[in-house]
Amino acid sequence: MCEFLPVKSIINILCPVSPRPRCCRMVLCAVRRQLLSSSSSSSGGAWARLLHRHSSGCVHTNVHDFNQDEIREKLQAFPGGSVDLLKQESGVAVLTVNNPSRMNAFSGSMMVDLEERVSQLESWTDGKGLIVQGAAGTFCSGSDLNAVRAISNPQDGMKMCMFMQNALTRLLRLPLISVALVEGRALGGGAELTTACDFRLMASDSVIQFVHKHMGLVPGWGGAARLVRTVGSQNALKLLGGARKVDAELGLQIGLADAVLEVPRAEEGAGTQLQQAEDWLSRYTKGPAPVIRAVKKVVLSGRELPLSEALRTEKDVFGTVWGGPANLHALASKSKHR
Ligand SMILES: CCC(=O)SCCNC(=O)CCNC(=O)[C@H](O)C(C)(C)COP(=O)(O)OP(=O)(O)OC[C@H]1O[C@@H](n2cnc3c(N)ncnc32)[C@H](O)[C@@H]1OP(=O)(O)O
Repeated sequence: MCEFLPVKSIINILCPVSPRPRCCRMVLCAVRRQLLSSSSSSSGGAWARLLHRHSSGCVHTNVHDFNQDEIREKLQAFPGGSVDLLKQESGVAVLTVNNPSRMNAFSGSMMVDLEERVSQLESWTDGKGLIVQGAAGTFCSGSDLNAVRAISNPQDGMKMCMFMQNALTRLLRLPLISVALVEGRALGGGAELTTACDFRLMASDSVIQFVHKHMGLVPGWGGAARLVRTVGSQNALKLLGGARKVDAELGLQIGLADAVLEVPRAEEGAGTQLQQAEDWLSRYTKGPAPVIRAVKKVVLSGRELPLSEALRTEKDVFGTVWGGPANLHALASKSKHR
């Protein structure tokens, strides 16, 4: 129970009345102390527990009737395309959604591929950054409508939804600074995928559109929850309620896009959009991997955890870099920050 609920919520469940009787307050104080000490004494504290949840399948592991292996097997029955991973010496990996004949729509086997690639990235200890892109100049047109039609019964739809929520939650929680490189269209689940990255870079002619309403749906891959955190509830309501097309200009205006990429013009020597994305990301991934990964961890815990847990995690992560090679080197070189 304590692994999934903040201590405050547990206390409220144990005694919901307010003001609490004195005898109740004393017992609850003891419970609170016990919960807090058990959560901070485990190896690595809150971050370790957060990671443990990831590696064990994260958000839906305890849901009745959710069996990862069973849903993996079902999804494999809808093949086509692939999700490819290129880990580079620079510490920046490129993840490519690759199904160009269907505008990079996610087949069932690609969902399984995605989860496997995320597992590979979780164990890539030298990694610092990640670029998520679509093949052949377009991002992703969401789930493969052929597969959707075939698994339109509610039970299988829910399982697919939980499988993708897990995969995308783990993607966002990677200790890598991630960027979605949006070229062409990011529709439906493709739009949701962009929100599972820390940043979004949009090509000047690209569009992100949560088309779910037109499909009689709402996002189910965690895209609505992440969208609200990125652009606020007012903007999220407009984008979802109106299935509104977000071009690069609107994207910048509402904070969905972090930068707009130039259309590459060979004669002017502008790099490809992937090159531009790598250049953009390099300002955040320059430096030693342990420090970059620590930056992502403290920001992630600040974003996801209640303040008291986030502060504890920050302390734990601080302990991993304090007195480390990069810290000692900086101290020895008497660096100035002019
Ligand atoms: C999680 C919830 C979801 O994601 S629900 C899925 C939401 N996505 C959609 O509804 C996208 C539907 N597709 C479209 O609107 C258009 O195909 C878009 C992407 C705008 C591209 O248009 P256009 O440039 O004219 O190309 P096109 O329609 O000829 O498409 C090329 C081929 O790709 C296919 N395609 C496209 N999207 C999907 C998809 N999501 N699932 C399966 N197939 C898809 C098209 O059917 C077309 O195939 P074909 O050449 O006719 O065999």
